[in-house]
Amino acid sequence: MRDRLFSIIYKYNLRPNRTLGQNFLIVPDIIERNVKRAELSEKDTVLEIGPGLGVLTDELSKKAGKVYAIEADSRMIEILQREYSWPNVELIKGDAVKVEWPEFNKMVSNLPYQISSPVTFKLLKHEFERAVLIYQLEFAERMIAKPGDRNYSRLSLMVQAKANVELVERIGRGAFWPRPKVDSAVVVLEPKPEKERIELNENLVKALFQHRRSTVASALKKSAHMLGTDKKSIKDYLSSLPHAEKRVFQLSPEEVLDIEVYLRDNGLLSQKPEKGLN
Ligand SMILES: C[S@@+](CC[C@H](N)C(=O)[O-])C[C@H]1O[C@@H](n2cnc3c(N)ncnc32)[C@H](O)[C@@H]1O
Repeated sequence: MRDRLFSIIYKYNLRPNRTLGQNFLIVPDIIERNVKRAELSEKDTVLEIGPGLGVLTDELSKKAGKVYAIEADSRMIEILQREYSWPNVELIKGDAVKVEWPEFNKMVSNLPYQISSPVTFKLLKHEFERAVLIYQLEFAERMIAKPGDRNYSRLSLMVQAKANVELVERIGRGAFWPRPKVDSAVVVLEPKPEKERIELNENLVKALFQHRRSTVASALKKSAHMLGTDKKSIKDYLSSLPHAEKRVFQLSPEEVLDIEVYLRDNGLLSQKPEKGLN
């Protein structure tokens, strides 16, 4: 696999485009483990974001019924079309953040890190069964951070409101060519059962996390304008606001929902909960 990758690189005299996050996996074991973690069978349709030179795509195509691979770099698409003749892989040229995704039930990718956040939020809008994704380590740690942790953020809250998320492997820089400046990690995401999923109002979460170290009461006063209300109206209701004295970074998704319901019941949050995340 490694030999094939480098022979393609030399053949096409390919210079990786750093702004597109082109760091190719060169360790077959990591690819093998991730394909295994996806628990693929003929019944599965896999979405891969950023197939690059096809090292992961090739393994996915052997195990899944169908693979869709979205790639932004037309050089990669051209090379993949010349070098491989996969019967069950459909290449889609475009920006994975912008193009409409086909139906899939699993996602396996070595993500371009600059689009980790929009891709993750877009994934959580879709119905899927399992995703095995490589992220920058620091991003992966934020995804799994628990309320009260140093790096618990809007991302942690929004992801954990919808999915179970586990960091299953750390990957050093030497596993990629060219060598990136950051470490990486494999994360497995599984949507929570439907009745446990929490749809949170995106505006409220943004408003709160603008002031993540403040108390809830204080954060809401400071961000009242983001909720379409004013400081004075919010102040009048603070005495019975749930979790008012907690710090924002200590809030679980359930607690944010308590706050949301209270604000809505008192006419301080007009917007309906958003279906998806951005
Ligand atoms: C980290 S590389 C992974 C390549 C390959 N899957 C591997 O593991 O070696 C990321 C790939 O995503 C592509 N890419 C970057 N931005 C993209 C975007 N917005 N939409 C789709 N693909 C993108 C890059 O061109 C690159 O091929």
